[in-house]
Amino acid sequence: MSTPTAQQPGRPIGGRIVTVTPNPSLDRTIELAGELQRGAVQRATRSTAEPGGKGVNVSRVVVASGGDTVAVLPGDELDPVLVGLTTRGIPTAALPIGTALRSNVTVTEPTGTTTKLNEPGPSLAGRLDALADLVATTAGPTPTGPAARWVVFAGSLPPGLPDDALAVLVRAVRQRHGDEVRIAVDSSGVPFTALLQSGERIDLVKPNAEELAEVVGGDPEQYEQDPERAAAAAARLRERGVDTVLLTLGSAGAVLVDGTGSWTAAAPRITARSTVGAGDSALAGYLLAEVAGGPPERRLAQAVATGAAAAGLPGSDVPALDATDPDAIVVHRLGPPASPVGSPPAPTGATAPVDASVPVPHGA
Ligand SMILES: Nc1ncnc2c1ncn2[C@@H]1O[C@H](COP(=O)(O)OP(=O)(O)OP(=O)(O)O)[C@@H](O)[C@H]1O
Ligand SMILES: O=P(O)(O)OC[C@@]1(O)O[C@H](CO)[C@@H](O)[C@@H]1O
Repeated sequence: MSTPTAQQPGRPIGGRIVTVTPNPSLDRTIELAGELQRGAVQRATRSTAEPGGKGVNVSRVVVASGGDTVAVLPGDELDPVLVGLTTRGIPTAALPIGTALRSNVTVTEPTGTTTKLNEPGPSLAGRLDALADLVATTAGPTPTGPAARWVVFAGSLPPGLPDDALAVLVRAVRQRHGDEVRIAVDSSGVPFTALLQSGERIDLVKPNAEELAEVVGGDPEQYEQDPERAAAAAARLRERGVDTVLLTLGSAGAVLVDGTGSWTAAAPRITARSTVGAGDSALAGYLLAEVAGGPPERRLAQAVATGAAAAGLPGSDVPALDATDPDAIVVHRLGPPASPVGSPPAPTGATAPVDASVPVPHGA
């Protein structure tokens, strides 16, 4: 295990954000000069390799923005993912596994179309308890500071972990740290459903339209076109033990629902170069605004601005908050406060623009 280091140099932002990536990857991006043709041999004009995986990407944004983070992941010290993280100054806490991590390939075309091929990843059979212990320990107080403010579980589960692995990991953090540490989750499919069924309390989830529809039903395209409908659907997750829902809607922007209300913000028009990591960057933007004390409107604006900035970058590059423009994002309030956790959602109402330009210290 590499030693989690204290805060990186840069502007201090209060609150450590621990990320957990159970299935990290070396993200290889291959740029083509023309369209991708199935069955043909094509030459790349450029290729890059970056350490990736959803939690890793959140940590990359946090470090780039001068924040405090540790990325928890499986992987050996000399694995290219771990070496890449160390080289880039990302603090890690790694669980040795004695085998190589996966490579995920993104093919980008000049039109902006991206094709992604993700490997299953190495098996973590029999290692769940060790990973849970590492996560709970990393989230704890350090010699110089308090416990983490957030633990973020993000991305797919590798082979060999049970469907309820997320619930086991979340429970380990709750048992060790109670409510002192907030839990955020970006997951999908059976692992996400199993977590929601476990009854563990979750502070924040970040689904996209498809992931939301997997859980509460409905049509993802309609969610992207109709923020009111999207917010009503997102509020249904509050019946399942989730406090706050950050629903990202790609080029349509995002919707935020919590116990005090719901809001929507359209994404700025940009020329998308690669949307890989846009969702992770949106989540990082939200969390950085939260640890800096920003209100919900500011957190949503920062999420949308950071996601858009990531979509404008090549490959799986992620932005620093300095390179984002949250003040340009217009946030609309959607309606009355959403229902308390465990109750049916309140109906959403007419939209009204709100001022999201509440200053957030230190660039968050
Ligand atoms: N084409 C785009 N134009 C402008 N902003 C975009 C675009 N695509 C994504 N974004 C921004 O990024 C945020 C996250 O995008 P999206 O909803 O696609 O995440 P996601 O599906 O979780 O992505 P991924 O899993 O690839 O990281 C959006 O809320 C928006 O702010
Ligand atoms: O296979 P998963 O774990 O669902 O997603 C992994 C991944 O596609 O997500 C990130 C982008 O969000 C990339 O860095 C990485 O390759």
